[in-house]
Amino acid sequence: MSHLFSYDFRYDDNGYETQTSQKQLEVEDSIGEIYLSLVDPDTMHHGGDIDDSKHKLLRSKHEQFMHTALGGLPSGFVALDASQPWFSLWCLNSLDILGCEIDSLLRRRTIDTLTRLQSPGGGFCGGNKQLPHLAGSFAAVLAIVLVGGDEAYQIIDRDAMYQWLMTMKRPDGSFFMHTDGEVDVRGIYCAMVIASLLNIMTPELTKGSAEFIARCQTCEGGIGPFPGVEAHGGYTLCGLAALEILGRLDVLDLKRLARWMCARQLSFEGGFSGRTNKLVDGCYSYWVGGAFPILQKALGRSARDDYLYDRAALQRYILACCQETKQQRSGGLRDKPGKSPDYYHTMYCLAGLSLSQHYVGVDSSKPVVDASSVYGVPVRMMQWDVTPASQLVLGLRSNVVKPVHPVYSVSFVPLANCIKYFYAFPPLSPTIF
Ligand SMILES: CC(C)=CCC/C(C)=C/CC/C(C)=C/COP(=O)(O)OP(=O)(O)O
Ligand SMILES: [Zn+2]
Repeated sequence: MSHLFSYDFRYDDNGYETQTSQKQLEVEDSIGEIYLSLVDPDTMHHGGDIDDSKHKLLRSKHEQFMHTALGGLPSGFVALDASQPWFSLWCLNSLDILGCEIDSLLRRRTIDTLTRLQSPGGGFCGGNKQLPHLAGSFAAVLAIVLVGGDEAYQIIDRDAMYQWLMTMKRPDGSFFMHTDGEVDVRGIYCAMVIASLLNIMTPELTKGSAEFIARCQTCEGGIGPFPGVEAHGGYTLCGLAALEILGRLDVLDLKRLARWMCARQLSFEGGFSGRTNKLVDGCYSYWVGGAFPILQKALGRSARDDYLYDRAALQRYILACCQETKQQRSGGLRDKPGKSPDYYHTMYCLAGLSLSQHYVGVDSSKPVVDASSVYGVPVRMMQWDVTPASQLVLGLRSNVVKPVHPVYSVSFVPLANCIKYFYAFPPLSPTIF
């Protein structure tokens, strides 16, 4: 597969130079240099075709990057002390997406760490002796899903988690991230992911949340953190994924959303930006890229129609611009050229790469559930599947990674195992609390 390299796709400031337009052109310069180096010289007479056949996912370097981190971080990483469940999720999920086994020592250490971080009143803390936090709890539950097995699942106190989530709930359908903390769409997403996985969804927990998310859709079409605030890729994934769990994608203006999401893919870079007039960043490969399969479902489109973005261009950006270069040799993936790789960007670049390689959609032959019933959640969750015929892998065939669920960002088998375990319990009856 080849792609015409052309400076015609560059940003046009229409003669009004600003700090923002300067930064945009600087980023394009650095990316243009990379893409130009990939042009097949024999095609220069007609502008130049990028030779996409040699892109290589540096698997063993990324694995090494994660394993080194898991072996212990130097003191310079002290800020991550408050993000321990996140660190577990970034590392475990990156390894899993790359197809690596999570060995027994790593399992043991993850279970011990997360056991210590569970608050007696429910929920997980980011670090020792901190307040339980919705984002930390989201990451902890997904890390437990990845580790898998009864011993890991059993550490979660479901009843306490439910009671704590109810104390975070606000009358308008939103959630505090922690006691007296900030309120935004992330809270609803984290709560819905946790509750759907642990089989603790009740009408009380979900009441008003879909309506709150609908109020966060802006005039541009994307979803912002709370009503009246600019749309952003991160919050758009949170809002869309939460609505998919709730079975309420109908509350959005889908045409406006589709237009805003399509505008996130930058024509020269190929990667996504998180909002209007902002720079490309590898992590939006998941935050925006992962929203496309959900949009696709909401619009009633199928694998025959493909996603509404250029999958090859995104993979080119991730493989050519988010991995090591001759100047900067190390494993891990990054935001953009010139930035250092980190654990967060490694996981979200890999999850985005996965979702662009595999067509992930809803299998209509699986039973359809009543969208208004919160108890239809596990069926709705597991209706998602991969259509092998629609796979698109740029570069070497060995670049293919495991498919991930667009709503949960982790692969399908650990999710299915977790659902099997937690849905063997009867659903919570709100009256027992
Ligand atoms: C589950 C959970 C906690 C989800 C979080 C989702 C979320 C909000 C992700 C976005 C993170 C991010 C890169 C923010 C940067 O904002 P910026 O203003 O620095 O970047 P920009 O210039 O790209 O807009
Ligand atoms: Zn980023």
